[in-house]
Amino acid sequence: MPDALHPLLLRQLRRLGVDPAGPPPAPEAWAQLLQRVGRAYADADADRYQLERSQALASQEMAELHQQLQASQARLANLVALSSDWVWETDADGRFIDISDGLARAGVDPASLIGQTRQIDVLPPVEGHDHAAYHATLAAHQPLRDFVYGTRRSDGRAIYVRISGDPQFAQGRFTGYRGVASDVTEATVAGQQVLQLARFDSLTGLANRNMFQDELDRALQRNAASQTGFALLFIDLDRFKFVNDTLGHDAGDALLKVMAGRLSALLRGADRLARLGGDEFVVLLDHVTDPAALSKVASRLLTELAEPLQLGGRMVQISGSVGISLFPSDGQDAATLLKNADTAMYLAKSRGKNNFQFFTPDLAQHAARFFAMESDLRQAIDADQLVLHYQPVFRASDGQLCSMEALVRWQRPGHGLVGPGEFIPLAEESGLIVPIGRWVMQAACRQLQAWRQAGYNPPRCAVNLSTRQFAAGRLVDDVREALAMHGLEAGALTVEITEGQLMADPERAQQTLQSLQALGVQVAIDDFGTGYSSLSYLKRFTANTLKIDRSFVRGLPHNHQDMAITQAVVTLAHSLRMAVVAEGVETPAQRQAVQRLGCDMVQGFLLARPLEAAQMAGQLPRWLPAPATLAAG
Ligand SMILES: Nc1nc2c(ncn2[C@@H]2O[C@H](COP(=O)(O)O[C@H]3[C@@H](O)[C@H](n4cnc5c(=O)[nH]c(N)nc54)O[C@@H]3COP(=O)(O)O)[C@@H](O)[C@H]2O)c(=O)[nH]1
Repeated sequence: MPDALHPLLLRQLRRLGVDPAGPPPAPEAWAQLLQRVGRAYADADADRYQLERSQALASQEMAELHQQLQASQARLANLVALSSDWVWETDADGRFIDISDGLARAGVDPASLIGQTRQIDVLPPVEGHDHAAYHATLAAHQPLRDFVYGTRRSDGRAIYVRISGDPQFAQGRFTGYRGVASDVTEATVAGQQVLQLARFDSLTGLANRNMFQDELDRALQRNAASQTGFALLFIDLDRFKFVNDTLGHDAGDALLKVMAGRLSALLRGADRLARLGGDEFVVLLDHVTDPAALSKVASRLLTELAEPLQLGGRMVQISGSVGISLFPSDGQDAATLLKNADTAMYLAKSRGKNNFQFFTPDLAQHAARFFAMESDLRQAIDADQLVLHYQPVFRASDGQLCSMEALVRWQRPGHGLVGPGEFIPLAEESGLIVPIGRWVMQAACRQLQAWRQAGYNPPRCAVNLSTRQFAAGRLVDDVREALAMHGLEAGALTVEITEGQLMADPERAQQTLQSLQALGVQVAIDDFGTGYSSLSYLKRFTANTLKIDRSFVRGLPHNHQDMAITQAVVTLAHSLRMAVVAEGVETPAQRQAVQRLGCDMVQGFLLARPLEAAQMAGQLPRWLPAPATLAAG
């Protein structure tokens, strides 16, 4: 019987001293027992109430959580639907089985890709995103993170996509990938443009200096390891600065593009071509060190560059100068190889341009001399080191002095008197010819006036011009200023320009010469017959005088061709109302020949060499009638 009772009731009965198997308790014990049983019921009620209450609360919380979960799922679905990103899922074979609508916002219909595999090889790999590594990750069922690739939309437009995904498994079996993707076309294209700018020349599209430097470093490593060699060809366009100055920067840019195209077209796939800046290009020819082969390549490059081209409606002809250095003989590192190719290129320039030169060790000394000369020449005007010599020009018929040509020389400290042939090409290349030409003009006008004041009246003085002076744009003002400053009329001055220089930019030359002629200045075309000018240009230039180049005069009177050419030039010049000077007359036979052929004036060593101003002053009484006094300015 006690076993059937609840343990709590048994405990209370024991506390009250009641034996459950014995007789009924005393009335007080019975009353106490009832009280305790009543409290136990009340406690049980309270516990049940608490339990029910907490159950109610728990289920309410559960309902709320469920609601929140639903709302959150709805928000996520809504965000995925709104997002430009999309989620995707593939099967074990990489075929899309689900793609969210976000892809449609990137311009691709998600439905069109279902059942298809991802096409990542349509466009070249994006920098830093290796396609082989992508395929390896998938094959190993590894997580995929931020892989970017390019492909094409159905309309052909490129799209770049960034994807991340995780492999999916069911009961340990690989079932495919699930992941997210976004359209990163704008950022990728912008990034590629930045890379392009960092490595390629924006004007020509060729590799730039940075990229070439990398190529060169790689070539050095490769060739050092394989004990083979390579060549660097440093190419500089001749007179590029002149084109820029005369025809403007747009024409200069157009010229660089054409030249870049010509060079690219000539080279093979393995050759590396870059634009280092300005008009400087460089070619790396891997595994080529044979001088004969290199000479062939350099000649072909020069021939291509020298092809005439149309610039701003004008025909222009530009040549190039090429310097060649070889690895390993001319340098073991990139800087030395480039410097030596550059030095060789300068030698090519100083040897008359439009040619190529190989680097040799004594070239470094030559280059040092060249740079020292340029640096000294910059000081020459201020240091008063330039002097003019004057060569008379005589009337052929009676030997009367009718003009004199001012020829510049440089009294270079430590080097004696340097002739113009040595420094005028350098002055033209560096642009120093502009201040030098201005100085020559001033000095010639000053001297002419000084002779006049001394009582002599040499008819006129001629100065040589370079077209670089045309380009500087101040030439006509400079001439006007020099004449005014020394009180000379414009007819006292003749400007001489070589036929070759005229042909470099005929239009600009024509304008400038016409402006000078409008002032009253005389114009002479120098070295005529050597510059391949067409007869129509000759008509347009309307020069006052043609000076027949001494290379034709040299052959007179025995060389029939020279006789014929001289005769033809005289006839042509006279029919265009131009006077003719025969240059470089050295023998009496030549003098007689040019006179017979109708040349109006003669100039040459036979009659007089170029003279210092003081020597000229000493001769003027002989060459000009009735002098008063003599003075050399
Ligand atoms: N832009 C400028 N060019 C100039 C200037 N001064 C001179 N020059 C050009 O330099 C070239 C060489 O000049 P130079 O050494 O003075 O030679 C001149 C004469 O000495 C030479 N000549 C004259 N007669 C004879 C001769 O009978 N035989 C012979 N072998 N040489 C002779 O010819 C030069 C003058 O030639 P040219 O100018 O063609 O009339 C020369 O091209 C000068 O033009 C300058 O200030 N600016």
